[in-house]
Amino acid sequence: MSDIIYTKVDEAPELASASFLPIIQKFAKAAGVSVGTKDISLAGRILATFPEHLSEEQRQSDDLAELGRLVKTPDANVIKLPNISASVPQLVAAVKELQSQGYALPDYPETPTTPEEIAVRAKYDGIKGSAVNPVLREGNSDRRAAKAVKAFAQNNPHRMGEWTADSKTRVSAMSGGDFFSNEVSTTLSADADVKIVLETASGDTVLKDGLSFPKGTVVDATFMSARALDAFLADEIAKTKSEGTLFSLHMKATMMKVSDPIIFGHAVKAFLAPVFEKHGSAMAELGVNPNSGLGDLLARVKDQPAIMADIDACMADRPPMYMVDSDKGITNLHVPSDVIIDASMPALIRAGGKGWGPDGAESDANCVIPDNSYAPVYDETIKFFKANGKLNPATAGTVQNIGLMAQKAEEYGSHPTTFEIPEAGTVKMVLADGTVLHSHAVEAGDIWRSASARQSPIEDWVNLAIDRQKAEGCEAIFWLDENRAHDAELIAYVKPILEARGLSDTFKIMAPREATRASLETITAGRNSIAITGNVLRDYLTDLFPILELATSAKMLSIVKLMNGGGLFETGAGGSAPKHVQQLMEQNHLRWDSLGEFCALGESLQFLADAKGNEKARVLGQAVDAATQGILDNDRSPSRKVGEPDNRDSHYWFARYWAEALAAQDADADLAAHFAPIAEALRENEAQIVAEIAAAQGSPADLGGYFHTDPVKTATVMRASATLNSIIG
Ligand SMILES: NC(=O)C1=CN([C@@H]2O[C@H](COP(=O)(O)OP(=O)(O)OC[C@H]3O[C@@H](n4cnc5c(N)ncnc54)[C@H](OP(=O)(O)O)[C@@H]3O)[C@@H](O)[C@H]2O)C=CC1
Ligand SMILES: O=C(O)CCC(=O)C(=O)O
Ligand SMILES: [Mg+2]
Repeated sequence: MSDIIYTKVDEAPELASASFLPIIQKFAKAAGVSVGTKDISLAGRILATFPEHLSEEQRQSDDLAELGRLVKTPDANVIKLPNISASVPQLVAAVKELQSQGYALPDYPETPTTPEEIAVRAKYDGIKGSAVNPVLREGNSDRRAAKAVKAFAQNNPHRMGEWTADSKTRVSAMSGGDFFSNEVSTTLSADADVKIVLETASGDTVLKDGLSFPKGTVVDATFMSARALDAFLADEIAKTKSEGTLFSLHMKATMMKVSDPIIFGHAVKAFLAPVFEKHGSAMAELGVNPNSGLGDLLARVKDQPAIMADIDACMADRPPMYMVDSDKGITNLHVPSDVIIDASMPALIRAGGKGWGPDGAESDANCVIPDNSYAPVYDETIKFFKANGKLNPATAGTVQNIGLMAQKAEEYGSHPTTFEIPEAGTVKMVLADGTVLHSHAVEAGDIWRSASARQSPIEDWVNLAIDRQKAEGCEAIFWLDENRAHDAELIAYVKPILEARGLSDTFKIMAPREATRASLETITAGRNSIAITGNVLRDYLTDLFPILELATSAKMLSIVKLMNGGGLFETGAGGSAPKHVQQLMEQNHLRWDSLGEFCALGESLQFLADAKGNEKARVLGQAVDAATQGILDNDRSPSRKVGEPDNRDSHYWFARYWAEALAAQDADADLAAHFAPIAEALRENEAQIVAEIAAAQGSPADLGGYFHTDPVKTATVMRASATLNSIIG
């Protein structure tokens, strides 16, 4: 096993790796540190799932399973880049691409009927959505801006859109019938085996059997009423039109891979309600599944003039939609994974509450977030900026996050226990001795789910928060609502631990809306705060605050202290930036910023030094921190525009600053001697290297694929400087 595992992923971060990883491996090797790779890309995971359909040479090992085992050991030292959490349209596209490359994979069965199709579908469903992060995140989350990164943002404030008091932008959420209002929760007083049963007039169905939870687990159950959701959506579509704003829907269809595509599908149906009323059965025959989005729907009905005419008429009567790409006519409702709430809401807020309309112009928007559990965070943020004007990144303090995440905590672990209810009845969670833990009366179409959080991750999370507060000495708030069932159970854990440690006055406990306001007031005054949150708010806040404070969440330090002693170092808090790939393919310019990778590499080497007493790793790691500082001080991050320095240039500069720092240090004379000529060569050849990279830009780039790129073609594009390559080797 290598000392450090660097993950192979998808899209922009994987392109960046084609340039950056050879540099890391070359430098690490000189210090005797090995850096291996494991493939967790969407294409790699598909290939690993269907060995029986592939030739011997085409088969691929199940690297995700292997990493899943590794992260439960103290030896884990993994640098994890963002990977695709695939929606159905993405999964189908990846399968098609692999088939076209000669991999005889089965098609994704949209409506499986035979036992074979059902089995294939179950395998694909295991790959779908957020299938990687929950497996690797065997620890809680510590995300923050490194001090140097925050200082850089304050000294080089990014542009922020203006917020005015008369902005019509607002958040709309359900006032009842949603997951928030139907939630019940309890903490188990003993180990328990649990099953989930749907009792109906026509008999009982076991929805899930064989669940087992240790004593102390907080077990929630809740549901969203389909009827209430539909009424809410119809109402908000009408209100959006009368308010003259853009209709926008913000979901997390990737991590909430069962519930949120269904809610998204309700929105597609609500938006095209007259069309579904008139042509519903014809469209079903054409294979239309609203959960896959408007893009898939349009592709299936494009040759049906009567349906197309009614769609056009309906759209003309609807409010304009918030667009993903107005030039190409891609709407908010085209693909369930195009608009992902953690990134989409902050981008809109950073822009002063504006989204892009179908006319390509910016407009105010109605931000529809059906469930009211976390919508108040965005609602309060928007109200705060309307009242106080935009945040000033030059003077704003920072909000760090400690997030409860380990062992599939809370909603993000709920896919296996989420069900679209087929028939009206009662859903019960029943213990082995017959005790009914939770019970809900439901109607057909309701979305019922159970989520859970285990005792040891909860206690680990509270302790992590205590350590972090001690290190920072700043305000620290548990974002928990005593009036919400689940949160009340967590508070029952938090309070006694704080009391026992004599820290009750150091920490506050506030509901999300109040915590949002308090945190915004704190950072506006230039002070810092630690948000100690559950798993969903961990995700939302670690995009929201960085995007406001630093312009992007790509630069975040993102550490997962694994509960069994290993380290998982995530790179930034954002995703795989599909738009960046598009730009590279069209213009051969990659605007991806690898600062997240730089920060994670420094932490990973530091961890190797501490955990294994590897002093050469410490020297390498300290030099990484110096190189990262060099990138910031000298403004070497990629530009957004073709013709200007891009990701590849930033890697050249990183290598140069890294080599210079290694040559200059005196803790390890061998390393200094080794890197002195490398630093010299990188310095001497600067003009040549920069010119070679610049010469590559401007025309389309061929990667030989999208989900499964050709490594040789990708290396040709991403390692554009022959001079740099000869120095790196
Ligand atoms: N940890 C993980 O594994 C995560 C994976 N994902 C996955 O990523 C994909 C895209 O998700 P999406 O919600 O669009 O989020 P992204 O974070 O990929 O994209 C949002 C925007 O953020 C900016 N951005 C993000 N990272 C960088 C970077 N390193 N350098 C420069 N800019 C950056 C880009 O803005 P601009 O285009 O303006 O330059 C980008 O378009 C999905 O498949 C999703 O499932 C999402 C989040 C986390
Ligand atoms: O796993 C995913 O799909 C996304 C993860 C994410 O957005 C995050 O952890 O911030
Ligand atoms: Mg996120």
